[in-house]
Parts: sequence; C-alpha cells; structure tokens
Amino acid sequence: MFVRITDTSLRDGSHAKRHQFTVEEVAAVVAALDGAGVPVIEVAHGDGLGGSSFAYGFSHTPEQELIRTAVATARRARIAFLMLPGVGVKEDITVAAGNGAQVCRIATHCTEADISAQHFGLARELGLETVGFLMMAHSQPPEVLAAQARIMADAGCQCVYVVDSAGALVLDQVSDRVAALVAELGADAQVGFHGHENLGLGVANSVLAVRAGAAQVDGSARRFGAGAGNTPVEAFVGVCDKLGIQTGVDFFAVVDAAEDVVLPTMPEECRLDRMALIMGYAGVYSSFLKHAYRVAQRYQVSGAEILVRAGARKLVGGQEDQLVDIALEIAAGTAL
Ligand SMILES: C[C@H](O)CC(=O)C(=O)O
Ligand SMILES: [Mn+2]
Repeated sequence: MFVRITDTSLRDGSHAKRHQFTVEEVAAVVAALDGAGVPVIEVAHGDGLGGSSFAYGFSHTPEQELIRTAVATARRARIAFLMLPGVGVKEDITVAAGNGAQVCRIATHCTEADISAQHFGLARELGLETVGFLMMAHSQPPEVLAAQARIMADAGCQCVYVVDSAGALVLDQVSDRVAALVAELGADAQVGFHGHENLGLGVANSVLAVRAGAAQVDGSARRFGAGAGNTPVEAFVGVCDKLGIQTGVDFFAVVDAAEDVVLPTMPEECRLDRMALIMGYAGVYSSFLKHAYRVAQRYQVSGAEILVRAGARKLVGGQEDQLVDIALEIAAGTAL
C-alpha cells in the first residue's frame, strides 16, 4: 500500500504565522522536506492565492514570489498551491503555473463544489495536476460529500480530498466519508484526506483514511497549521512505516527537518489547548483561531465563547467577519 504525502506547513502553517513567511524560510523548509523525500509541498497564503487582504491578513511576501522560491529550491518535490474561488481568481492559477507550480488545489465549502468547475478546467488546460478540497467535511454526511466529489471529478479534478477543516471528524466518521468518495469516484479520481489536530486525532484519522482507500494524505511538519495544527507529517510517516504503508519519505530525515528547520520558523508550537479543543468539539473552521483571539482581545470577551457560538452558527470559511458580530453579542449579554 502506498500513500502520497503533501506537506502543507508552508500553506496551512501560514495561518499560524499570520502569513509572515519569508523567502529564506520557504527556501530552508522546502530544501529540508524535499531532501527527506516529501513528494509534494504546498506553498501559498493560508487562505490560498489572493488571500493576502484586510479580511484574511496581509502576507509578508507575495505568495507568487514564495512559489518561485520553492520551485527553484525543490529538486524532486512537486510544488502545490491552494486557491479558493472568489478569494483568488483564475489569473492567479495561470501565474502560479508560469512560476513553475505543478499541483493546483482548489478548495470550496463541501456543498459548493460547483464553483470549482472553471478552475479545474483551466488548471488541466495548463497541464497542472488537480486536487479538490471539500472543506468542513464534518458538516455533511458521506453521501452528500460523495455527490460533491463527483461534481469536482467531472470538472477535471484528479483527487478529491475530504477536508476536516475543523478537526471535528472522529475515526469512523473519516472512514465512512473516504469510503463513500472511493465508491463514487472509482477509477475516475483518487481520494485524499486533510486532517487537523483539534481533537488530537490527526494521525489516527489519516491512517483510517488510507485504510478506507485514500491515496493522498496531507500533513504538516511539527503540525504547523491552523487550530491545533495539521496531522504531524513526521509522526504519520513513522506510523506508516510501522504499518507497512509506503510513503517514500525518510522518517529520520523528516524528523530532523521538522525539528531543526520547520520549528525555528514557527512563532510558537501549535497547541492542543482550550481554544483548539473547542474548535474540534464545536466544529469550527481551524483558521478562525487567530481571528478569534484578536476579536476576543479587542472586545474583551471570552475567545472560547466566541468559538462555541461560531460552531452553533455553523460558520464557514469566508465568514471571519461574523466573529465580530458574535463578540458584540457576547459583550451585549445576548444569550446563545
Ligand atoms: C483555506 C483553508 O485553510 C483550507 C484548509 O486547509 C482547511 O479547510 O482545512
Ligand atoms: Mn487545513
């Protein structure tokens, strides 16, 4: 059994770093992960191409420059980028392809796959490999996700990911969703899994995804990602070795890369603390974490309560501004 790993430290980790990656950091991380045999490395603003903005946070360095750096550094790894239709535009895909990126990952909320069709079409015309992200996958049952995956595959997506954006999926809930996509897509497209650590299940969930038929799995060195971070790629590689699942990644080299190269770029370790746990428990989009801290501080209300209410409202990516509404409600004493 083989699973292809994509490391997303330089994209999902961008949330945890408030999008402040430098060219030097990207070059160092790509060199280390590529040297360890990680086959795909994702580089972009945390919210994908075009994410650098007042709403999501401005990047330190333009993402296309970071992509060029990654492409120039990698010897074996394919460089991937993420884009959310509406945050980025098709021109961003063309520019990234021109900069040498090879894998185009298009993310939509898990009931909105239809907005990805023209982006997959363009990516395939440009000769890019295509991956689709069905975000907030805990919020829909397997059959709904499978139907959405079909829309992406028919539009030219070569691997549809079950994306546990909130780190809310628990064990069999991953297997069931991945299995439903595998049954729906058959030979038309692969299935992938992207986990978050908010309930401490990134590695276990990812193993179950592979056992249910996932051919691609995401992780981040040192868990560097939104919320409590992503599936720790070095631990996942070690567990795969023990289970006889081939990854092509050198365990000792990726452990060194995580500790010696990725960790120094992190503002702090991604923690499984109160806020992160509440995100997993309440089903809140992991990238809301830093926004919730900021809003809680500004309005002097409980960040934990903001997250509980965000979960109850079933907010989706792009609704970051509603965290302010929630904080004002809490400050006004409005009941949930
Ligand atoms: C834009 C999001 O951060 C994509 C992602 O990694 C997720 O939903 O999880
Ligand atoms: Mn993520």
